[in-house]
Amino acid sequence: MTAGVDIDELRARIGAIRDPELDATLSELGMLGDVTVTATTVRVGIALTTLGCPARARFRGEIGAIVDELAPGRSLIVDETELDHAGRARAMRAARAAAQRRAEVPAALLGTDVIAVASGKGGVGKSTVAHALARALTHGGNAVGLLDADIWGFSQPHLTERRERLVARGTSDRWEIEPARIEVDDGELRLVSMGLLVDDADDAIMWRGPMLARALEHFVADVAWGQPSTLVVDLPPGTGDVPLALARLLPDARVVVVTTPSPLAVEVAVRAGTFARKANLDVLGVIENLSWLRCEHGDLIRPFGEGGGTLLAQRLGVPLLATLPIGLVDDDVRVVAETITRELAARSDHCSARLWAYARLAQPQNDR
Ligand SMILES: Nc1ncnc2c1ncn2[C@@H]1O[C@H](COP(=O)(O)OP(=O)(O)OP(=O)(O)O)[C@@H](O)[C@H]1O
Repeated sequence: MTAGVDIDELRARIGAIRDPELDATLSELGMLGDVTVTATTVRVGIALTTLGCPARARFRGEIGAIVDELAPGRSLIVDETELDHAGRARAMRAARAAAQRRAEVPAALLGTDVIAVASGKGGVGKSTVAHALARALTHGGNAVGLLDADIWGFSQPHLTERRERLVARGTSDRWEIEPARIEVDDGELRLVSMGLLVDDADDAIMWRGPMLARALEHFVADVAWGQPSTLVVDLPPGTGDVPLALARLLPDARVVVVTTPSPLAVEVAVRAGTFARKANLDVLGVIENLSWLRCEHGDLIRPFGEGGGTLLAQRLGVPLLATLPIGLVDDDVRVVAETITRELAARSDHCSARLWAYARLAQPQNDR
């Protein structure tokens, strides 16, 4: 007992708070630090996965309620820090295990690089870039998944010139959607889009909030993706339920933010980047689209202004991965795909290598 408070009970109760996403307690996750009590205060240390952790306010609220009950009349001070490397790896393992328990993420996708293409607003060429990037990543004979998460603003069917309806196979308790398979040189694109499921674009426009998130869950969990080398996700523009759902389902997804050269468009693009970070997603870099074109004399013209990509990259503290021309061709994007592959390799540190190995072990033998 300290200052009339049973510290052990206080610790046990706080340690039993569950992280809803990781589906484990603060104690199990090694997130609970020191708990100290004085006559007027209770001080609790917690180590978060990141300081932008979305569950932060919820933890504070639950700790506050426990303190009010077991140490009434004292003010609560929460010292927040970030988990160390090992702690983060433990949290990520818990996230994967929780996702697998919910059977949302097929084991095959757990070892796959996921690149989500985001933008602040529509019309900047996000879908065009996502499509070109997925195509470029097939180079060398790879199978690349292309998940059109722009549920009601889908443009991938148009970009791939596919019109067929996707079919679902399986039994009443386990069915899977067959993605459209598109041959690209020596590789293959596997595309899933709402545009290949609904008869009329207006059918999907009614979808909002939880329905959008559910659609993404189906697109991740109930598609026969096989074992793609990379999954490219074309996110809807802006911030909202779909990027949040993506962060929950595929917490290792890396985000690329597409913007135009106009510095005026930067503010809204920054919001998309910071939103992704708040959802614990790693922002890999910025791609500036519609940047330039070469006139008949060989000079570069920049009809949409310049500097937007550099400014956005500075604001987000990430590299500018590419400036793509107006009328982009496969070769322009192949270079970006190589840059991204290098960035991914540079970031695949000890922690993700272990997670990858873990995911492989969790996979049934015949899927490897
Ligand atoms: N680099 C480019 N060169 C020429 N045209 C481009 C380029 N990038 C995009 N476009 C064209 O700009 C238009 C908008 O592109 P796109 O649909 O990819 O944008 P978006 O940001 O995904 O928009 P939305 O989210 O509203 O679908 C399309 O007509 C596309 O063909």
